[in-house]
Amino acid sequence: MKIEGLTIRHGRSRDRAHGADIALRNIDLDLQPGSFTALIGPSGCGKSTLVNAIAGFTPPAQGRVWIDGAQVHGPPPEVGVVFQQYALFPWLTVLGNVRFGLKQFRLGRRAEVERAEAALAEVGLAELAHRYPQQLSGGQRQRVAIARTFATGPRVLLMDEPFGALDAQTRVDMQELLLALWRKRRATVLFVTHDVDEAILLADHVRVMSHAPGQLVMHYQLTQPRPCKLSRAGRDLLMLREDILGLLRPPGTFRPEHLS
Ligand SMILES: Nc1ncnc2c1ncn2[C@@H]1O[C@H](COP(=O)(O)OP(=O)(O)OP(=O)(O)O)[C@@H](O)[C@H]1O
Repeated sequence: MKIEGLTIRHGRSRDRAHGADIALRNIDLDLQPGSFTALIGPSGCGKSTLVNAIAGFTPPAQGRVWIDGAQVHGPPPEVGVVFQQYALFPWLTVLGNVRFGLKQFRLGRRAEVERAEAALAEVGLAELAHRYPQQLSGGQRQRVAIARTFATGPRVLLMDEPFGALDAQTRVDMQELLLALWRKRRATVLFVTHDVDEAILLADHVRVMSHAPGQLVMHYQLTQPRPCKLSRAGRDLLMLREDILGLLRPPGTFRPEHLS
């Protein structure tokens, strides 16, 4: 997945004169196949905008996005997207929701059901296939969304704060599940998070975005085996964490050392 010189503008023409409509400015990004990249940045810096551009939902004002060497002009079938809000259809069962994602492949009923059931088994939801989304917990709903996406065999998986709404323990379970699926499927993952610890625990690359309009300002490559445990990770990871937190603080923010 490759991005070159991507600029995205939102909104009203009257903002254009002073550039207030620029959400992303001149982004270059090259993700190696099978890599896991966390994207972190302050609220409103343009992370979701970047996800929407890669997914082909938002056209660029300038620049290009390529998936497997083909330029993106609309939603490519090789790209899966998982949002914080699970975006499940309430009128379809769990199985129906996963099957819906497979319709584009015209597999035939039997193959479609088998593939959807296999995906649900992978996320531990085989038993709940005939429930409706409103009969599931938040964590279970997100498992359905992940199964629906992985069932399509995406080459690139975009995840926009997928675990942001979950409680701490469910979040840890989902992180482990995601890493296990990623190892098995080897999709290229771009994972948006607000949480520095989550970025460090999951990713082998961490990209930091500046305050709006978003630009990629730092790239860290991590070599520790995942999931990293901060408690066991030692000084290097803790310093990295401090570094990233420093980049995310707006200029002039209070720091405890100001008191000393
Ligand atoms: N459809 C839209 N029309 C106009 N402006 C938009 C639109 N979508 C986003 N924006 C603006 O673009 C900027 C970037 O928004 P975006 O949602 O990409 O940020 P983000 O980094 O994902 O934020 P958060 O971390 O709070 O979710 C913001 O200033 C936002 O108000």
